[in-house]
Amino acid sequence: MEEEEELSEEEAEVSCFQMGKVCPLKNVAELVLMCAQPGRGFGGNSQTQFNGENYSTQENDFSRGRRGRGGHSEGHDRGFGGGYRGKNEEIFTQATTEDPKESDPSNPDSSIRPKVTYVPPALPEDEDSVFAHYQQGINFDKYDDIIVDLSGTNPLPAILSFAEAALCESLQKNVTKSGYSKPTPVQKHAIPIIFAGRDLMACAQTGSGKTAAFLLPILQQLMADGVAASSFVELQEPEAIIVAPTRELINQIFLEARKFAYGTCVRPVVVYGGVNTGFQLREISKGCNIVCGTPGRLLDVIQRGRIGLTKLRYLVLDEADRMLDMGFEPDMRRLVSMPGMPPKENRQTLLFSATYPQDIQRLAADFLKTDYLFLAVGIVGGACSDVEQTFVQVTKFSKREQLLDFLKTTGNERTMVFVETKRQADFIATFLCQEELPTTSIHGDREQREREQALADFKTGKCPILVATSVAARGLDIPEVQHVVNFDLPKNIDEYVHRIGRTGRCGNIGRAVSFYDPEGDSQLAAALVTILSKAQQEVPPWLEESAFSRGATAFSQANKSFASSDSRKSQQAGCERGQPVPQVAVADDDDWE
Ligand SMILES: Nc1ncnc2c1ncn2[C@@H]1O[C@H](COP(=O)(O)OP(=O)(O)OP(=O)(O)O)[C@@H](O)[C@H]1O
Repeated sequence: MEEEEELSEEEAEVSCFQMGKVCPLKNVAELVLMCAQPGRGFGGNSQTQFNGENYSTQENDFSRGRRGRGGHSEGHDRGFGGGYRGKNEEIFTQATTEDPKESDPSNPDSSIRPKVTYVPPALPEDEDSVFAHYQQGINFDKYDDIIVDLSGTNPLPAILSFAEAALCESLQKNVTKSGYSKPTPVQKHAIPIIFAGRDLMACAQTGSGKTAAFLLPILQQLMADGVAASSFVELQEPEAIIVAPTRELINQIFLEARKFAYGTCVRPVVVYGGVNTGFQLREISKGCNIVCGTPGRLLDVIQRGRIGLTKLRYLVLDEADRMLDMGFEPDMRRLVSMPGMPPKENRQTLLFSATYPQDIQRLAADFLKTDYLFLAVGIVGGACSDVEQTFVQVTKFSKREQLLDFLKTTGNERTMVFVETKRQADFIATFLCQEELPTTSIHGDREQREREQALADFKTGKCPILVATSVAARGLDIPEVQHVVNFDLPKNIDEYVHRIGRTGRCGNIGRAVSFYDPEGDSQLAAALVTILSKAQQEVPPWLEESAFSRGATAFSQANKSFASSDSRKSQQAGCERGQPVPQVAVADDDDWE
C-alpha cells in the first residue's frame, strides 16, 4: 500500500490528552468546515479551546519527538512510501489514506484502516470548462527580456513562436484555445530541447509556464508517433510518467494534460492519495498514455501490476528539487529502479522547478544522462519579479491583529495566508470566520474531499481567503490570487519563493506581505535580503540589520541555496570538488506529519 502516516488519530488524541488538552484533530477540521458555511460562526469559547499559539508550541516538541529524521522507514511493511518524508503531501491521518480491502494482508495495521471511498466529481467535458483560463498580465511581454542561460554540450537554439514548434493541428488548436499566443522563455527553450531527445534540468520563475513547456513537446511527439491508448487492458503501459509532490498540483497538471490532449488519441490519467484506489485503477484500465501521480500512489499502482514501464519514454519530475530532497528522494530512486523501468540512457528525464539548490542539482545528475542540458531562465531560485514583496515586523502575539487589519484593506480580493502548522491553519481560519471574513483552509489533516472543496470555494470566490500550510505552496495556479500573506515565514527560502509565487503569475502583478518576527525568523534574514536584492526590491533597513547581525557566514550560507547557474560549472571551476552531497534539510517540520 502506498501511504504511511506517523500518527494515528487515536495516538494524536492520546498525545493531546497527555498534554492536558482533548483535541481530536478531526474535530478542529470539522469546526472549520462549519465555519465555512454561511451563517455558522463560533462562540467566544472556541478561541480559548483552540488556542493556536499553545497548540503550535506543544505540537512542535511532540511532533518532533515522534517523527525525527529516522522516522522514514525504508523497506517497511507496507511496500512503498512510508515514514516521515518532510513536506510530504502523502502523509496524512489514517482516515484519509488507506483502504483495508485493498491493503497488504501481511500488514497487521491495515485491518484497522477505514476504507477510502472518496471519488472526485466527474470532470466537465464541455470545451468552455476544459479551456477555461485567466488572462496573461501586463508584464507578460517582459518575459522576453529575461536573461536565459543554457549550458551543457551541444545546446539547441530556441524557437520564437508556437508556429516554429510545428505542432500538429489539433495540438495547435488546443494551444490557441488555451489563450496562448506566444511561448514563454522556458517554453521557447525547453520545447526544442525535448524534441531533440535531450535530458533537461530547467529552472524558471514561478508562474512562467513550465507545465506547458514539458507537456506540449511530449504530447506532440506521442501524436507524431501515432500512439493511442488501448482501452480496457488490465496492464497499461504509458509512454510518459509525470510526478509532483502534492495531490492538488498533480491534479492540476493532469487537467493541463487533458486540456492540451483534448480531441486527440492521447489519454492522460491521474493517481493520487486520498481517493478511492479502485476508482483510479478503473480509470487507468480505460487507457493510459500519460500517468500523472504523486509518488506513493504511483508506486502502489505500479506494484499492483496495473502500470507497466517497458514503453516508458518520458519521466518528468515537476517541482524537481522537492522531488529529490530527503522527503521524496527514496521514492524517486525506487521508481527508477522498478522492474521494466528503462535505464536513464533509454528514457528522457525532464526536471522542472523554480528553485534548485546546488546540492539537489548534483543529486539530480544521478537521474539524468551525462549530457543533460541545464536551462536557467532568470535567476535560479529567484523570486518572481512581478510580486511586490513587503515585510512587517511583528511579535508573535500581534500577528493576528495585523492579519485582520491587512485583510480589512483587501476586501474580496483573493488572498492566501500561509501558516506553519496544520493546527495553526485551523485556528486562523476559525478566527477569521469569527471575524466574518469568508475563509476556508487547506492542509494535510483535512480529508481529500474537504481539500478539494476548499480549493473550489477559494477559486470561485465563495471563500476569498484561503489559509494554507506549505502543502499549497508549490505549483498551484489559481486565477486572480492578488495577495499572499506569510503569517508565519517558512524556515526555508525556497519555500518562501514558491509561496509568494502563488500570486503574480503569467505576467500579472501580485503582492506578498510577510510577517517577520525577529525572535523566530532571523535565520532567514540574510536569504530574504538576497532574494529582495536580486528581485531589485527595496530591502527594509531593519531586515538588513538583522541579516548583518548574524555575520557574514549567514550571507554565504544564504547564497549556497541560490545556484547562480549550472552546478557543473562550479564543479569544473574546482569549487567544492570532492565534497559529499549533503542532504537538503526540509523546512517546516511541523507542517508535514
Ligand atoms: N505561452 C503562454 N501564454 C499564455 N499563458 C500561458 C502560457 N504558458 C503558460 N501560461 C499560463 O500561465 C499560468 C502559469 O503557468 P504554469 O502553472 O505552468 O507555471 P509554472 O512555471 O509551472 O509555475 P510554478 O513554478 O508556480 O509551478 C497558467 O495559467 C498557464 O496556463
